[in-house]
Amino acid sequence: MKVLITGVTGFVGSHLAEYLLAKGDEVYGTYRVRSRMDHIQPILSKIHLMECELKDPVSVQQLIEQVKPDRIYHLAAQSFVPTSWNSPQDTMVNNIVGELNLFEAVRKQGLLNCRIQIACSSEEYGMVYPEETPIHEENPLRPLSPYGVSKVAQDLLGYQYHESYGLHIVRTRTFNHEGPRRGEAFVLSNFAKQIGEIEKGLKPPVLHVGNLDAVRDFTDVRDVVRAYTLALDHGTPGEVYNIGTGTTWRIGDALDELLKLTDTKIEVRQDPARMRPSDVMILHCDATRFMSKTGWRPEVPFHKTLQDMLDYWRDRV
Ligand SMILES: C[C@H]1O[C@H](OP(=O)(O)OP(=O)(O)OC[C@H]2O[C@@H](n3cnc4c(=O)[nH]c(N)nc43)[C@H](O)[C@@H]2O)[C@@H](O)[C@@H](O)C1=O
Repeated sequence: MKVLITGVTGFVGSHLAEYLLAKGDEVYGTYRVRSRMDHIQPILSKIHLMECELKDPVSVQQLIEQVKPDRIYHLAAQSFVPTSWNSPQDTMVNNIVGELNLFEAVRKQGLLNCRIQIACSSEEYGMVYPEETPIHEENPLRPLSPYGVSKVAQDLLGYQYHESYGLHIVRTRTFNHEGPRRGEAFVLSNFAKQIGEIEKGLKPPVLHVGNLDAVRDFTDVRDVVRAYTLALDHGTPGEVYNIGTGTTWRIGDALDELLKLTDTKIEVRQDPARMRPSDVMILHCDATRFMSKTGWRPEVPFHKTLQDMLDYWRDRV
């Protein structure tokens, strides 16, 4: 099968490419001139890399015309929530216009059999009241960041292009995911990197943190990429599915688990610069719909995710 991954050079994209190669798929992936290639270095010779600027409709149309994929995993996005306050317009254009260009290109090529997964997010739920957890797909969307708003738009655009033009689009609202290669800005990867640096004496034994009271549902990235392929194997076109484990961690408690993996004595200190204008306090997933439809279950234990992330950073700092 001919598969296209937008954002193949990224955290999830690189894991997905490895998974699909192992299944025997022919993998195409988009990159931009400034993309870092280190995540996909080991598989560079096995995939077809296509330069594409998703914000440019001409670039996307040429890509789709050339590849004519059977499946598209649309992962490319500006995905860091704090950046979306700094540059909200850039987040909107990257995430919304990029997807719009992709759908238009597929539509204009008449690829009605091409199955498209779009990476939506639990951030769309935003403000969630305690009695609304665990969160199911019918929960109101009350995004609390420009990023969350951009993902609501991506999500609804997916619904609309399915309804209006019959494109085979499956929307996945994935809760937090972590694992080796996770960008250093994201919470657990950031903490793991700081521990690695402290262990090597590269920085004083003080670990800087933001809001430790937020609660998140963490899935390992390797379970997430398996979920994405199942979404296209078995998901109903036009439908939306939550993906997460159903187990939550207070960020402070997850940090304590990470700290148990080091012998170094570390002080934890709050850094006001790491606090957000508004933080989503609880994201607890109800993935019943997705599990019943696809049979997916998370397999990688949280402690393995933490250990693998810490080892990843220990090798790199
Ligand atoms: C599903 C969703 O998941 C991710 O969004 P996120 O939840 O904002 O992820 P994060 O890792 O930046 O923060 C998680 C929580 O941890 C708190 N926190 C405390 N201390 C630090 C800290 O020092 N750094 C960071 N980054 N966060 C901190 C922070 O305030 C927040 O409450 C993205 O993949 C996004 O693309 C996405 O779709």
